[in-house]
Amino acid sequence: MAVDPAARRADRAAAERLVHVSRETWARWEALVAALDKWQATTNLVAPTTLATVWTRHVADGAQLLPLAPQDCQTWVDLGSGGGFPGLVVAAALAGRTQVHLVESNLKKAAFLREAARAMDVAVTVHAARADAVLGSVVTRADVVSARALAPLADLVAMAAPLLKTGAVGLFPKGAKAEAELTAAAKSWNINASFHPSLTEPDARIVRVDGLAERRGVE
Ligand SMILES: C[S@@+](CC[C@H](N)C(=O)[O-])C[C@H]1O[C@@H](n2cnc3c(N)ncnc32)[C@H](O)[C@@H]1O
Repeated sequence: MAVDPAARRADRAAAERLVHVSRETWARWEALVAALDKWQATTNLVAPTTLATVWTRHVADGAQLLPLAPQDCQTWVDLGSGGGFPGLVVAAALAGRTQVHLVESNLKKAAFLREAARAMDVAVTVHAARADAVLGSVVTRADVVSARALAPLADLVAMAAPLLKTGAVGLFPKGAKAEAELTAAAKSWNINASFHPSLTEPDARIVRVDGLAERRGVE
């Protein structure tokens, strides 16, 4: 699907108004978008209709998680990273400071994540596996666990529980049904969660989880 260069330029300018990061980070994001454009011809990494607005829909959308993370974040784990959102976006901004793990079960997408990270000159660890095969065994602790468009919140917190129960902050971009998803998740878990407005989508929210424990008496 050919992208209109003028639409792409206008969207990039819109993203620059939303996100303020170093020139080096923008350069790494340029490399990410170039890799995405190359691979998207053969691998469905993002919805084709969102390619013209990749800068706001995907890059700025991922970058808006950064101010919600603890400042001294040493380890960030992104689940179901797909085309690198938000995992590679945050890895570019935190390069040299934070160890970023990307967990992606689709082998082709995991190969993309490795190639894109190389092109961006960003060191990340890509786990080509399901989250349940990695969390609590290969990766046992983190400061942040994120996931976008992977699963409803109840399933997400269950998946991320090994990290959330040991002190990780959860950052989960969600749509207009964020509150209903939290209500459903709270049937099985004691969750300390807060909602944060999305910069990129008016109805969307980011759910930040600051504590998770099993509810007593719940299977
Ligand atoms: C809808 S895509 C979202 C991709 C990306 N996070 C985004 O927002 O653009 C969900 C991704 O999660 C991956 N996935 C699904 N279940 C998974 C699991 N249990 N562990 C790791 N990855 C998973 C899929 O292969 C897919 O790439």
